[in-house]
Amino acid sequence: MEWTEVTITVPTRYTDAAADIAQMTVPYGLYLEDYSDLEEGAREIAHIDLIDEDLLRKDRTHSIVHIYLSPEANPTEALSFLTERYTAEKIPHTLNTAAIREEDWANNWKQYFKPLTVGERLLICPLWEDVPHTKGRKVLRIDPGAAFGTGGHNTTRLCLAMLERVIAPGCELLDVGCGSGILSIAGLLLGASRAVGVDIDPLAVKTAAENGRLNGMEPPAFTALAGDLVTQVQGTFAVVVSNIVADAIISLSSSIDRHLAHGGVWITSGIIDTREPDVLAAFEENGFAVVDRMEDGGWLCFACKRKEG
Ligand SMILES: C[S@@+](CC[C@H](N)C(=O)[O-])C[C@H]1O[C@@H](n2cnc3c(N)ncnc32)[C@H](O)[C@@H]1O
Repeated sequence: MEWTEVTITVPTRYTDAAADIAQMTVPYGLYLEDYSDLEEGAREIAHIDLIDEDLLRKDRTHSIVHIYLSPEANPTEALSFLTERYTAEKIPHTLNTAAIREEDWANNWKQYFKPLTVGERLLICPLWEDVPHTKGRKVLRIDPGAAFGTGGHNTTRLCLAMLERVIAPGCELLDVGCGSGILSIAGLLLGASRAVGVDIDPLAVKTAAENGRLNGMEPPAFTALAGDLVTQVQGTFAVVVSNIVADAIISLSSSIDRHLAHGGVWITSGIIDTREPDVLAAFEENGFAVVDRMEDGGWLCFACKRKEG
């Protein structure tokens, strides 16, 4: 079993806060390197010449939090969680993963990704697993590769559950930050007539298109586009879903309107609970009213509509 070591380097004053957040991603211990009080310790014991020269050369201004992701954790989702939390808490940080082989890093967790029921109507089944018998659930086959979107992350499941509430037969769906394509494909399975996914990561776009094909969804029913909204997406959609991060949602709230059909619903997630006031202020400022709200494990999902009049 290969584990992934993640090292998080932060200024020493953030050590405790960074460690507390890192601990949320792993059920077991973490290891801290903090040499900030080394000098004082060195002065105390220098007379017996015990301090190692290597230790004295360590950076005293930063500490390093080490955590270990088990093979069943999708590293992309864990790193995304850490980045979002540290950014929300304004903790300057650098993340690194241990130098283990890329194919292990990306693939080992797959053996633990099992079929998963979401909401009332969907079953997410990884490509490499047999589809279990399900009563009346739509089966979504997926190979996320290194893209985000297995259904394992709270924010993806929140969006899937919200899509179940919102998708009307024949509607058109725009998926901003489509990752593996999971939300677009789910939308089509739930009755949408067309889905367009867009992502700034070209690898995610390729993965989303492949996952579309796996589920028998090719252009024009499902199109995955690389880039941003302004340059890539034309037209309006009855449902727009964007599971990104709070700052991206805040920024989208001033521009998404041009892609939302009259009476359309904008579903947003990737929002940590501490950022709720900022996101709600951006909705208010840009004329959106929240019509539905869900939360799970400190993550929020909103459904919004343009305010009339
Ligand atoms: C949290 S993942 C969501 C993946 C998938 N939609 C899901 O719900 O599981 C966010 C995705 O948004 C993409 N992304 C980040 N900023 C973006 C932006 N400004 N425009 C489009 N995509 C963006 C990332 O590359 C990533 O694939």
